[in-house]
Amino acid sequence: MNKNTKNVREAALDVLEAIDKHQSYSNLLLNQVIKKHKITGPDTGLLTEIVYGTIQRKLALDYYLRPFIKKQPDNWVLNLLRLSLYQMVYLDRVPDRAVFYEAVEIGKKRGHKGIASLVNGVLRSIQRQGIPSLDDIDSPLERLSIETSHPLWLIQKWEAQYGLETTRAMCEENLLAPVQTVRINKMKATREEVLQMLEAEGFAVQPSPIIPVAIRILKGNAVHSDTYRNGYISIQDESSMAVAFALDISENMKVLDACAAPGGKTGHIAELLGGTGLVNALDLHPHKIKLIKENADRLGLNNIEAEALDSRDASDAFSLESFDRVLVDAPCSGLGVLRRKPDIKYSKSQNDIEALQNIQIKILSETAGLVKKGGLLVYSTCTVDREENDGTVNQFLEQHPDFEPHPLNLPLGLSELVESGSHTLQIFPQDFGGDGFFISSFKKKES
Ligand SMILES: C[S@@+](CC[C@H](N)C(=O)[O-])C[C@H]1O[C@@H](n2cnc3c(N)ncnc32)[C@H](O)[C@@H]1O
Repeated sequence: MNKNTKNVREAALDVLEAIDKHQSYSNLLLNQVIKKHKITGPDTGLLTEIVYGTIQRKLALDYYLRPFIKKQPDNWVLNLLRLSLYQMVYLDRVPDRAVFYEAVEIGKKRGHKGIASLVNGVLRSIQRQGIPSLDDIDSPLERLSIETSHPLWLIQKWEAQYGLETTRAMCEENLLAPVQTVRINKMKATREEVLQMLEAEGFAVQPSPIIPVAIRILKGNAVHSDTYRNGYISIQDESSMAVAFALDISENMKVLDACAAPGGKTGHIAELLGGTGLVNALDLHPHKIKLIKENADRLGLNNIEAEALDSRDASDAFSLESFDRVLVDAPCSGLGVLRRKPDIKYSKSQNDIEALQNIQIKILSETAGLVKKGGLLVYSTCTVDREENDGTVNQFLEQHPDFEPHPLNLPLGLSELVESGSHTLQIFPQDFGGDGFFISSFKKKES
């Protein structure tokens, strides 16, 4: 066994504990722990798999553990049991004896002999008796909740919004790891040229059938490539790439990106402008502006100006009707990206959704005044929640009779998903393996 394997399980426990304590995002914490413990090579993959898998499957793991735990243990012990059981149930390549050994060692090191023996006892009993059957759960929604580890309130909400079949497909897809996709920087090279560069660097790649500037990375992490470092590509999900197309950009336009950090869509807009015009990129958080600037520098884009500003006050900084296009890629619940940030499904509540909708409407209302007559306002989110999507859009249109729904301009690869002439599109993760995203478009009336 690799001498670092123990560190991997301990590091996994650290990440799970930190997520519970600080309510921080799993992807950020995981990167911090990988750096801190200098975890490299295949251990990075195992750590990522254990952390994400344990969070993804938390409700199922708790259901399986419940009959074997007499008294609620400390949180760290519960997390140790969860991550150990995750390996036993879902990771074929890890032998049970290795799982028992590591769990007992961690139990001793972090607690005492009694904890080690409790952990050992629970895991060995489950190995002997098998995990409890889900057939004992009568209600189909409760069963789906446990089976796919999504809180019941979310399952109930989605079932009411989209029906059981779509909800099931979405929940199952949310358990799978997404394929990495990259956007080519068309200012520097064609997709064919970038495919060749990545292949020459040893990546298994495929052109996206959905987005003309996208490439799917079937093996490897493109963030470690020279192609990335030299600004030929950006790491971006295909659904997210669709948003900039909806802006229907042409050269020399002035574009406001009202919620821009870390700058994924800002870069795409600047590329679609072909280096002409200007993108004003705003974000509420000053520390995130650095990310937009670094991104623009790496991509060699000079038509981006980034500044920290609350978009709800945008008209203090910009003249009314001064932008051809405005993008509001709004703060949202993120329920479309649960494959990447699985902890969100347990941390968000209905109250959060209501508060977010409030902010979304305020940002839209403020930035609407900055759109030129005949110009477009595009609203997007990475959620599948109807209140934040159609709900926000309908409220905005009711309150702003100077805007009208505008048919979405999208790449042909998405045409099957969007009703002809429609001004909104809801993308589900199960549609083509992209993130759950919502895109809508409005035009400011000429008079
Ligand atoms: C969905 S993310 C944007 C992602 C970005 N458009 C991209 O493609 O990389 C939403 C962003 O809105 C920012 N934000 C939240 N409230 C804001 C506000 N009132 N004004 C400006 N930005 C805000 C957040 O800091 C966050 O970076």
